[in-house]
Amino acid sequence: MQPFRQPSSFPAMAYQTEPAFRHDQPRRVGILLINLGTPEAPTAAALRPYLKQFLSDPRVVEIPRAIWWLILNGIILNTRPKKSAAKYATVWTRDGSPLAIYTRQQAKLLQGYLGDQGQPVMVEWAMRYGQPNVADKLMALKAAGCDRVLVMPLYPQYAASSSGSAMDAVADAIKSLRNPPEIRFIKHFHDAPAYIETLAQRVERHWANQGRGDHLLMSFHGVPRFSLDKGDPYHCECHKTGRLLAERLGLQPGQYSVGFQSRFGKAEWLKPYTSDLLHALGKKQTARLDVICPGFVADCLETLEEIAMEGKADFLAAGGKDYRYIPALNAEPDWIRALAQIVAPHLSGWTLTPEDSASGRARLARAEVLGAKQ
Ligand SMILES: C=CC1=C(C)c2cc3[nH]c(cc4nc(cc5[nH]c(cc1n2)c(C)c5CCC(=O)O)C(CCC(=O)O)=C4C)c(C)c3C=C
Ligand SMILES: [Fe+2]
Ligand SMILES: [Fe+2]
Repeated sequence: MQPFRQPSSFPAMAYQTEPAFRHDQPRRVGILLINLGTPEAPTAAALRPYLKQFLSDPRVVEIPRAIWWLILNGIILNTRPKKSAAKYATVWTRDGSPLAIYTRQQAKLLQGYLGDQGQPVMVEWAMRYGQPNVADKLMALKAAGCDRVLVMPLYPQYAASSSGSAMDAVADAIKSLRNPPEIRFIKHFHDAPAYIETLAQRVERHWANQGRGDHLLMSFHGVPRFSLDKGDPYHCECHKTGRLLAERLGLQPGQYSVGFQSRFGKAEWLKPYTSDLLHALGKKQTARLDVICPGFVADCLETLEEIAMEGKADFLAAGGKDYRYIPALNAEPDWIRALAQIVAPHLSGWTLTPEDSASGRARLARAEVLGAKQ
């Protein structure tokens, strides 16, 4: 008999031994929150492997591989790590990178909140690039008995380069599993009422504390312009978030703007660029400018350094007076409650039976004892 030959497209390391779902273990539902990733330290040595993995992702840089390999390894990885490390150093905390800190807290608090609501799910978090990685966390969920996993990329607006790539990481991880969990994805939540409401309340709280600004700038991470022409919904989703937030706050056109930040490389990116808007608003001598980054649910390099620090300097240099950055949703209780509301419909049909949790099993056992007595 001919031995079975794998088609050449099969991954070389496919089908290792993996933890089995055990019959004496409760079947559980897992939630995997995925954010972008961050270096291990604010140093050039730590930035290099992080940027290499990130910028080698064909979802992120869509240039023919051979050409890009030369540019990345010949130029970018020799210059950018040092410059980026200096920027990371300005936002780094004693506990590490803000993005990792907030993402970890969001997962922990969401698990606690859902548990209190009688939804005994296991919540884990992973990073698309760097650590903790998606494959390890999926395996951990499986080992804990999660035969159903809801994956939530922590980007409200879908972009192929962010959420699409997080989906790729999950697909790659389950490629090598013999018996993968059932998987669902939250593609986006750019118009989820709970998300819009939380953003609006943050702006209102900021206005209550510091007075209403003269203009609200909503700055989203940019992507190359060609991705819009090729069908990426990101641009439209950012504008929908912007419109819904403005409507909820009662802002008229002219009282707010939507811009795109963090341009990378020489190509045209989505416009208007946040840097141009800041310059124009500064030149108009806007007295009080409020700035929010609705596309980031956790503060990170792009909000804390590029917007809160660099953006402020640019606005003031152009003639603006008062620049007020409104922090991201981070790990505050209102956002955790909103996250629970956003995930809830996606858990539909995945019955969280009492067997799903230890306390549920105890309740069931008590009910059986009481039932037997009646
Ligand atoms: C909001 C979602 C994001 C999209 C879409 C996105 C697209 C995108 N990003 C780059 C290049 C870089 N981004 C970097 C940092 C960074 N990007 C996001 C989110 C999105 N990126 C976040 C949350 C962060 C911060 C990470 C942190 O550790 O705090 C960086 C690294 C920093 C630097 O060297 O400047 C790069 C590079 C591209 C090319 C792209 C779409 C094509
Ligand atoms: Fe980015
Ligand atoms: Fe940036």
